[in-house]
Amino acid sequence: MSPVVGIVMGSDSDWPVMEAAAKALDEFEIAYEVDVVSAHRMPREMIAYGEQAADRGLKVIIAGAGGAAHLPGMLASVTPLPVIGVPVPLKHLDGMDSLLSIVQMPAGVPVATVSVGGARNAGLLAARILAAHDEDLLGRMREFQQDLNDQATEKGKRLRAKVEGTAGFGFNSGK
Ligand SMILES: Nc1c(C(=O)O)ncn1[C@@H]1O[C@H](COP(=O)(O)O)[C@@H](O)[C@H]1O
Repeated sequence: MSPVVGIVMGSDSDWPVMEAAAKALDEFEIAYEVDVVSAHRMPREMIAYGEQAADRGLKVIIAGAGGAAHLPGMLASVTPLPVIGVPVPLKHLDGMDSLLSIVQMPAGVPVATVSVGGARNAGLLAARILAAHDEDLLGRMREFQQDLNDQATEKGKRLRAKVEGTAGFGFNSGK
């Protein structure tokens, strides 16, 4: 299967965070590619990646970077594809620098920014974007959401069982 999602990051040091996006796509059997593409360190290659992504068959780009994270926004400036930005937390500033670099895009150049370190949600958001035009994937996303619902309900049951005597006020109580 040729990749439909491009997962790129400013450095291989981002992989421990970005791997969660790949795992989420694996769960939905969505084909992806991974690469290091840095706006700062390899600007020409970064522009080429963004310019060619749609013609190569990619549908969504997930871009993660730490610190002064210009990669997601720069990619969004040269591709018509949706770009999801993942702020990668580094040693200093806890990812706030990266978050603010990615989230405050000027009007006209959107980047869908997830939480600091939120690569799993980036993968799931990519899956939802693809599911909008794929009935089978849409069905699997609904099942995934039902699983989440069931797990949360279970957690409530377990908590109520543990905290005896306070089980009466939760909206799940009585189930
Ligand atoms: N923010 C960017 C960009 C960019 O935005 O183009 N390129 C690399 N980086 C970030 O630099 C951090 C340190 O990289 P190294 O670990 O290679 O020194 C990484 O988090 C990377 O995403």
